[in-house]
Amino acid sequence: MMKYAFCQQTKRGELDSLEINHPLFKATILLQGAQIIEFSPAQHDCLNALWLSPSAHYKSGESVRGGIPICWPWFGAADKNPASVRDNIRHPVAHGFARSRVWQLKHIKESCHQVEIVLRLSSDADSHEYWPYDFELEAKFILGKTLTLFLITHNTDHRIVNLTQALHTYLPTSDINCTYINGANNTCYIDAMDQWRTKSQQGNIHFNTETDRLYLFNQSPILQAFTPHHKLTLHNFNSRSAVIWNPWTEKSKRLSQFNATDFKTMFCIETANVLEDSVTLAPNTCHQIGMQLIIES
Ligand SMILES: O=P(O)(O)OC[C@H]1O[C@@H](O)[C@H](O)[C@@H](O)[C@@H]1O
Repeated sequence: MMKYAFCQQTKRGELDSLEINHPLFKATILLQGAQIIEFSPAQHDCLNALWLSPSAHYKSGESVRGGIPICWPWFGAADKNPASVRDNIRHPVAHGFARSRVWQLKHIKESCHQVEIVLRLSSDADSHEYWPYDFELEAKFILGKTLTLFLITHNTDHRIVNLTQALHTYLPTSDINCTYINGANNTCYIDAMDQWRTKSQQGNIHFNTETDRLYLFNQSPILQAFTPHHKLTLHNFNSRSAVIWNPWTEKSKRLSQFNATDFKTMFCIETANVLEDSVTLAPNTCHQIGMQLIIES
């Protein structure tokens, strides 16, 4: 790797990582999965604005529990996807294969205001074992006072491609019981905890039981999470669906890289294209989903 003022390539366990030490923030991005696991703005005492499991392990081929895993080219369980997506999945791993593949560094641009990093994943014989299409995928991180991530899918196949996806953001809280999300009042959601029934959200989203919901919006929403110490604002781009998740007491016991009480200190807001918000891409076209995370005390 070339020499950069703020970025250096190192290792976390078995995984190659980029560590960025910038006057405005510290960050760590794993090349596996193009997964950012730490973003610590200097103006917020260098605390990680992303939740990262205390029992995370850094093993080849296993997505790390925390940060922002990229779920692509399908979200969740293959069989819960629209037929146009589901019918083309050859090997149904949860949340697709992109999160456990090693991405290539495409470029780094540094300035005193921000660092832009682009990682790339291309189709090959191995990806065709999961999914039959040719593609070029780019994850573009723009890091400064805030964290912005774009995921750009280029359809380089000769066929139309259908996909679902999510930027699966894990966020920290000091107390899940005193945490809520604003921005979904009066919207419909599918409740995966109640036989995938459609329901209507009234008021803020609170956490007091296992929560696994797919929200559908008329336009890309702005969602704000209020925790005892922070306000975390998520701007979403080209995404009219969002998944809200907390495993609560029982599921926590079964999750990998997760302690039984970790559910008290985390929750997920996932910027998504799921259900009827799935993506259809003609040959030689591209789609860009994105999110920006703003942290305030
Ligand atoms: O354990 P995984 O594969 O990372 O998935 C974690 C969770 O991810 C969420 O997006 C899903 O809605 C949950 O159902 C799932 O349990």
